[in-house]
Amino acid sequence: MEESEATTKKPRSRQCCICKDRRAALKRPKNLEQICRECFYDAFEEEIHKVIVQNQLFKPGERVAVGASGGKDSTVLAYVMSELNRRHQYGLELFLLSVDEGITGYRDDSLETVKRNEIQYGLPLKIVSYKDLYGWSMDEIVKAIGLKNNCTFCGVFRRQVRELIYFVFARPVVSLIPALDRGAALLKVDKLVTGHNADDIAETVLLNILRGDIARLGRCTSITTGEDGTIPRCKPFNFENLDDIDTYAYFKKLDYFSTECIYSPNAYRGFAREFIKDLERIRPRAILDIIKSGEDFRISTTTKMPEQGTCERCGYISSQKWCKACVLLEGLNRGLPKLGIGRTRGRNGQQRDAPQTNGGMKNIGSKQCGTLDF
Ligand SMILES: Nc1ncnc2c1ncn2[C@@H]1O[C@H](COP(=O)(O)OP(=O)(O)OP(=O)(O)O)[C@@H](O)[C@H]1O
Repeated sequence: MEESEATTKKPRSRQCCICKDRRAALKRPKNLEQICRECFYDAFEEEIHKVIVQNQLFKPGERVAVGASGGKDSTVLAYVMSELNRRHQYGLELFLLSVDEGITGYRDDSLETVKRNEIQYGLPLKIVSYKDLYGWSMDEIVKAIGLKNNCTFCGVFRRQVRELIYFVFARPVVSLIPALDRGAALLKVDKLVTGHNADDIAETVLLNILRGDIARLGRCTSITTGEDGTIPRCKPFNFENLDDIDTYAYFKKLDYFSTECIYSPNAYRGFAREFIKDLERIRPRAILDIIKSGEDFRISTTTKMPEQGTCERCGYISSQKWCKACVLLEGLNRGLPKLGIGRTRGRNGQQRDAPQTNGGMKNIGSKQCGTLDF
């Protein structure tokens, strides 16, 4: 072979395997395809469009809030959702919704990013704060309870905030209880989308197995959850790897905030994350395979699941007399911040009898840093 031929052949092996024309700019972790930027944008956006269409996530005319933390995933989500909405004429009215947990040096900075995103993407932004809703910011809660268990408060309160999305675009939220009392009649937002990605979901499958939490294992892989009377939440990035989202944000030069929460060392989830990343290095499909395993688990019909009712105090769904948020709030307001902290689920997700507290409240199972529970 002539030398000049050999040198011209070498770069050809790094050609994009899709367009066979441009130079490959990355290797996708999930299939090891070497592709160029343009084909990557197309492939990534098309995969999300497919998830939206195949799972019928939205209907024309719906009002959809993007849970915007200012982090990479939700920033990419807001950007891609507005692009796809325009390109494929979904007919959605999109909003950004941010929850200000009141964490100085973390959320205040990330909210500044979301405020810029509001202008960059032309999406109206609504910020709701724990302080306004519950009377407590996370800074104050950490002062009262310390660093241990603070994620339980944050996860539970954030989940409850989800229900308020019904109302936040209608009027300022003054308190939790009247807001919930007004019920679905005032529904203003039809769906909430979050930036949970395939890595998050694989981690959660693994954590639910490790904790023996069958109830959550059964629902953590669903692309849409919460149709049981609560606002439906959708996860269009269910099958998108974190690395692809990172690359997309980087190539598109999106404006996001990338600091970890200062109160959330999140050690247990962190180990699961590392473990999954190690597996992915050996077997690129590992993350998608774990999700598939989670989807395919069948729960025996003889397994007793928690019965779903409503909280006597605020009306939020609860398998106990009072929902977790009301128990935690009561503890905070009575100067007993540890009330409601602790795990009381038995094996197979069955409820064990928990110690009675004043007002007939019972402990219910807690969950650290429930990113899937937003
Ligand atoms: N404070 C918040 N306000 C609004 N949405 C939030 C907030 N925190 C989390 N979410 C939503 O839940 C998803 C997963 O939460 P997670 O804790 O993994 O977010 P993050 O790592 O802070 O940011 P991101 O996922 O955007 O990179 C986010 O992608 C976002 O859609």
